[in-house]
Amino acid sequence: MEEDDGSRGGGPAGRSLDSASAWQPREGAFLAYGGSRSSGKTSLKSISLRVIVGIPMVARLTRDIISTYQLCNPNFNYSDALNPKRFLTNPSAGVLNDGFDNANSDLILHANLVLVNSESKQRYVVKDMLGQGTFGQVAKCWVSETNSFVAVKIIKNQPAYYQQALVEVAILSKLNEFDPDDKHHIVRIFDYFVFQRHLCIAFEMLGNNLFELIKMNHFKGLSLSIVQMFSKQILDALVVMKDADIIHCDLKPENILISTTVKPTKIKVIDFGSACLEGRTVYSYIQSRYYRSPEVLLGYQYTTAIDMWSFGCIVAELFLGLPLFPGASEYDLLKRMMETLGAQPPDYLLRKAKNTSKFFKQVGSIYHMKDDEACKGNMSGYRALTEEECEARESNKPLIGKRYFNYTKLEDIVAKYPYRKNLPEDEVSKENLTRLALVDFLRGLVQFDPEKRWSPWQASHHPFVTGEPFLRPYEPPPETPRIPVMHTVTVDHNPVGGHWLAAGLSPQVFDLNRCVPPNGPHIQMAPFSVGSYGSMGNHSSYNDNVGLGSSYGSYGDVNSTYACYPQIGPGLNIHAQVGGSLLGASPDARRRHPLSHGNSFSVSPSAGNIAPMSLGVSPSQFTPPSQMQISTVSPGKFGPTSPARSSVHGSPLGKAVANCQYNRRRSWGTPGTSHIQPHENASQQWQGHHIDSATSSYPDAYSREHASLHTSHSASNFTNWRQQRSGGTLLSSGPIPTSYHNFSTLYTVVHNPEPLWEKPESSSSAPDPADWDPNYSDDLLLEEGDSEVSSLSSRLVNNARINITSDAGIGASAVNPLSHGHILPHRPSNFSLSNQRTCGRFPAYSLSGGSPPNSHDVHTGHSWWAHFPPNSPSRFGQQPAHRVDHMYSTNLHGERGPQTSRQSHSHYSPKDSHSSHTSLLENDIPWGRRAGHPIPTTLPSSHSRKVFGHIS
Ligand SMILES: Nc1ncnc2c1ncn2[C@@H]1O[C@H](COP(=O)(O)OP(=O)(O)OP(=O)(O)O)[C@@H](O)[C@H]1O
Repeated sequence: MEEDDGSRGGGPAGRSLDSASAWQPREGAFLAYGGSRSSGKTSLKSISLRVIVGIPMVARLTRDIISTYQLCNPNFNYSDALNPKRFLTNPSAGVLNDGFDNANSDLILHANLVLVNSESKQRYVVKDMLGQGTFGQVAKCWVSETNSFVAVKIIKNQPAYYQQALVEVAILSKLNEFDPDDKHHIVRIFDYFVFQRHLCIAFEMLGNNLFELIKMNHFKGLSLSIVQMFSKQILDALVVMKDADIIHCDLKPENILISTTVKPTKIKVIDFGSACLEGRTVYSYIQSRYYRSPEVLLGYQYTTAIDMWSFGCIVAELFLGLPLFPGASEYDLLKRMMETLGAQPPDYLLRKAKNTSKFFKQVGSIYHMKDDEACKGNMSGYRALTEEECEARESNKPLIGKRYFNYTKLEDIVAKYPYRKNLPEDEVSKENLTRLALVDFLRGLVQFDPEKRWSPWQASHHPFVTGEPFLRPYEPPPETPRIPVMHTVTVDHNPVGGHWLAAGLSPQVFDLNRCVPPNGPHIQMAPFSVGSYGSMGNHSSYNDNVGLGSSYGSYGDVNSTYACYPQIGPGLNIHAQVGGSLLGASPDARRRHPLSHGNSFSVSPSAGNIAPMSLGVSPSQFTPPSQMQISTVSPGKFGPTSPARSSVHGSPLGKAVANCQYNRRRSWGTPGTSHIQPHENASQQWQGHHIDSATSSYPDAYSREHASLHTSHSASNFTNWRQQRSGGTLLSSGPIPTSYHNFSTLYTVVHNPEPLWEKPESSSSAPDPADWDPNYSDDLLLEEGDSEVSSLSSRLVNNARINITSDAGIGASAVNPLSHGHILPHRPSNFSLSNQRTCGRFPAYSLSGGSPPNSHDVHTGHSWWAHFPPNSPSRFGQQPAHRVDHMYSTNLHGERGPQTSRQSHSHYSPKDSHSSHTSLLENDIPWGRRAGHPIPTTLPSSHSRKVFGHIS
């Protein structure tokens, strides 16, 4: 290196600025970065700086460690098989199915286990556990062909679950058909197959659910714009479901997942494991309790309207951060509904419902009553039982949950919900108007009378959803008849089959294991064949000519053209029918006829073919008792997500098993007291069981499951409730106050809100003030409009970055060759009509075997499930389960995704929430609300969800 003699102006003294700037490194020595030696001069413009990120030492030392070892010792031979297994399933002792299954009939999963679709040869490499539910486990799996993850649900090796899971496959396939472009917020199904005698269903990979989102927001409501956005998307899914005549039956925040791979943020409805066809309802015990509709609670025939009720509850919960009707028992649930809505179920419904006498007393003439009046309780022939009457009737004190809102009426609850801190004046009046719209919206959804409850399409035109100014109470446009469906869900000639037969579903679901490929930049599903359902022989329904006993199908008629496809699934035939004459019939139109009171199914399109709604609890509510040994062997298993799931009707076995239920919702998050699922009927059975103290996912004041083993009737809580409730011990004593559903009253309420959120209950379980006090503020939190992206947001974004990027298909070699067809609902939506289909023919399905198929016999047509009647004992019980959040995890290349931070924050502390980050969804809408409410910067740990108690 030559020394600088100062002659070029580089000397320390006497240099002019000009000469300094003219300095150039000499050839052969230094060269400005990006400079060109040939030119001799480097223009600043030509310099493009590059940041070189060093590879961490640990990565450098370990990345090629095998080759490094081999360099050191050429005889070194690495074998995967020698690695210790990282088990994901708990318990991991193989005691069933030749050691492949644990005592709960769950396939024992470990990291890097490869699930193989034996037909398509598609491989799914298990990487992590996403969650566990009633039906089995959901694993995060890697698909190397597409360089992407999928979620694979591995169903328990039990016939009842297998059957019901096939229903889920069938229903979801149908819905995906209805939504070929993946625009309607319903999870995509990619594949299904049997592996080691377990039915496996591959879904698109999604992220956190809405409950988790609310929890991350410390159970504070989300901003109205987010509530609006999510409402719109859920409604979109509900419109499709209604058009497909599908009732989800378990709509709740946990079953709505955020898709992290797309922008703007999208949510998707999952878990069609309890779904059924309208008019083919089978189970009377459905829906998670907080979201359970009055007609289901009362044992009345139900329709897609029950999902609208649940939807209303979800919308309210998104706004409030807490469930609208957190009933600790069905009695409590009904009581809350009636108080909040200021009404009661209409008399026509009470007259016919199976369970009316459990909750109501006849006090006058129940006929010739104008139902409008009766609904308001003014002239009803029924009066709700008092708590004492209920206790006398049931020989059990009904469980009564705590109050979380200091107001009773819906209008008050919404109007007086605390405002976001520092909300400018003009924003307050804007928000007031939106709240008015919200109340009006909710009123149309949580409407006692299912006939008057708005349909998804009607609701989707409400100003709250459309964003139009809300000027007056919304009058929904009448539903228009739809152009008929052209295919249906139907069933092969197997009258002794499981409940799907009664549900109008075919075990012969179509060829999903054709591995329909994702076809978008993110995973999207190619349209499925229209031929997913159909019938063989005279089994079509919506056909007045078909008798009750012989009809399992729908939308068909005697003139239907039958088209059958080759059998290709796991023992599943596919039958499709193209209904010639059915094109002239609109099931929807028929469905929309006013239901005759008390006999609503009489107007069903398949009048006469409706299976009675009598089978009790769906498999999703119960766990087969056999081999399950739930109570003690499975500390790692947890109770169901929803309170409803532990509420076991109709089966002593179910009740017994219910003792082992834990609330998954309470199983992760902030420390608290463990709560076992309450049970409406079996609450006493909780007594005497031990439960560990563990974590709770709700603030104490919002005990989603109030009835823990040892705290369900804690003196403080009980007294507290007694102090708070209005009207003494009557569920509804005396005439029910007139509904608030009056625009001017509502307007007054909304525009004269009390200053702040009322003081929380003074119980030992009072929440952290940060949870409730709108003025509680960490200034760094939840400032809407802040430019910083929240931890959640950045995770969403990060996740999007590291996640599925390929648009190649999964198992593209096995693309479903069948053509598509969709119904054309008469809607201003994006439906398209196509009636093309190609079809093959199935061989008839044989009845043989008595156990679930294995991967070898699955295509040979052993319909072993036919031996399990709908009420198979295997349904009486419920598998305790838990869910694990694995939204953020490492990717396959060892890059640490957001999971790193999640893990590192596994011990969730409220302090974590004192972050300076703003919470934004990907589309830059702040998802949090009310600045005073701290948001955890981390996702709650999956660990804290897991360990929360056991029964000794
Ligand atoms: N597509 C998906 N992407 C990511 N996670 C998923 C997906 N599907 C399911 N999960 C996770 O697995 C859990 C269980 O899934 P799912 O609700 O379908 O099972 P289930 O057995 O029907 O549950 P439940 O007991 O509520 O009926 C979900 O809560 C969710 O955490």
